[in-house]
Amino acid sequence: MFAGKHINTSEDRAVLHTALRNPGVKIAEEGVDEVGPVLEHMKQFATQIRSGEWKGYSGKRITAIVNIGIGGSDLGPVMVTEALKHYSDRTIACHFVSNIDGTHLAEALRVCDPESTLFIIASKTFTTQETITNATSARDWFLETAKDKAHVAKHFVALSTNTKGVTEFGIHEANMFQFWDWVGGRYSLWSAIGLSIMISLGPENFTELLAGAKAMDEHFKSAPLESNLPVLLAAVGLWYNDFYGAQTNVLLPYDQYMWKFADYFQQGDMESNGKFITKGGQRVDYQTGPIIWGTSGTNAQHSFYQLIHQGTKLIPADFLAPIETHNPISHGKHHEILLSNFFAQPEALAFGKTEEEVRADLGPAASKNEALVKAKVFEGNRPTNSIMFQKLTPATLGSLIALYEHKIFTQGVVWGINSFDQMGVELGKVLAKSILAQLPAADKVTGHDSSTTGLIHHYQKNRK
Ligand SMILES: O=P(O)(O)OC[C@H]1O[C@@](O)(CO)[C@@H](O)[C@@H]1O
Repeated sequence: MFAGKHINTSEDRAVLHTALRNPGVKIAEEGVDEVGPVLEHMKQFATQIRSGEWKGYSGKRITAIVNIGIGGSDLGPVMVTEALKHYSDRTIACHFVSNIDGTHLAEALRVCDPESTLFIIASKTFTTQETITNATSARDWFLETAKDKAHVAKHFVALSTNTKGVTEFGIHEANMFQFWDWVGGRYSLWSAIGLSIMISLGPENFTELLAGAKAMDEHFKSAPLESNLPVLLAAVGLWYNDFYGAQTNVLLPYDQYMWKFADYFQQGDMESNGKFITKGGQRVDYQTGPIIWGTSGTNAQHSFYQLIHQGTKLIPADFLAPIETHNPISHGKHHEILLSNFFAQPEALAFGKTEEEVRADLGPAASKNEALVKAKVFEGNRPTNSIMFQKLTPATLGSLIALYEHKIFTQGVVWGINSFDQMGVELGKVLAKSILAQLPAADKVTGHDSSTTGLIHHYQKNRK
């Protein structure tokens, strides 16, 4: 992977998100020598926006950015700007619009001023229906006030590999920040896709984020297997997924800033390893990618921990926590309570509570209610990983993200699958496009099963 071999075999592409955090690396792949210059262009632009040097068409400084993108063109910027909010000087409001549901764009535009808003159109292919539709509607909204199309140049920039698509949309090439086909969408926050991160947090913090990921890259390349963190995480995950039948893996960051971490790796892991065909074209006869889910602790404890502790499913859990908080309010009392739970939950999951211990707790009442005794037993033996880090800094977050990226890669190699294409997202898109064309009239609805046809007819009969 690091050397630029085309390990994404189905698309005949290299997989070089590692090169994005190693500008200057010499690899014979088109675009790798552009990583540094694009980073510089991003830094220059972000500095112009943050300093107020870049003005809108009426002379106002930019006070809000709207990143329009979906999947890997959205989830990384959202997760990182949330996780590193402590490092933002809050002078620029950041909005992220991804869903084609008009509500998403409408709610963002409701709080934006066209004279002081920058739209960042983030799309690797610049063909994604949601993003192009949202971008077009945003431009129409902007021109209702700005009137003159010449003003678009001051309020719209593009992040993409598709220069033709960008210029056809009406964004000048000078306002485009390029990346390349060897950057997977779900691995792209380190690239131009990270522009909103850089504007929100500043170039220095973005550089630190890259440095943290690079440190994990070096570790992954050089550490012996038995002390190689991504390999250990991958091996433990394989053990429970393939030998103990665990279907999911829950990510539980005990840090509220990381509340979008699991969301991010839903795409990162499940779009990479949710596959049933090997690189050689054989159907696997073993489990591959797990279902990834989770949210921040301690909230998770008041939501789904009942099932994790006493359900019938085996759910390996990753607990993550900082030793130091950015917000030691009430003399650090909150953080100590948070960490006491971070320590206690894995202990409870591992060792549970025996029937004898329950009887001892209940005393004489136990003999009167056998069902209650049984209901209070915790079988334990439920596996967890606990990952502690000093503080949630840009470098640490970069390392954590790279840790999981390389875990995903390692598991994909063991399963013999291609972790870097995403054929599975195509069929739904094609069917949706054909249905879209049939929505205007009931007699146009053809070629579907009875359920789909019935649903569409119900909509057509009842829409206003
Ligand atoms: O960045 P873009 O090309 O608009 O793709 C957006 C997302 O769509 C996909 O589902 C691929 O179609 C994800 O892999 C990707 O991150």
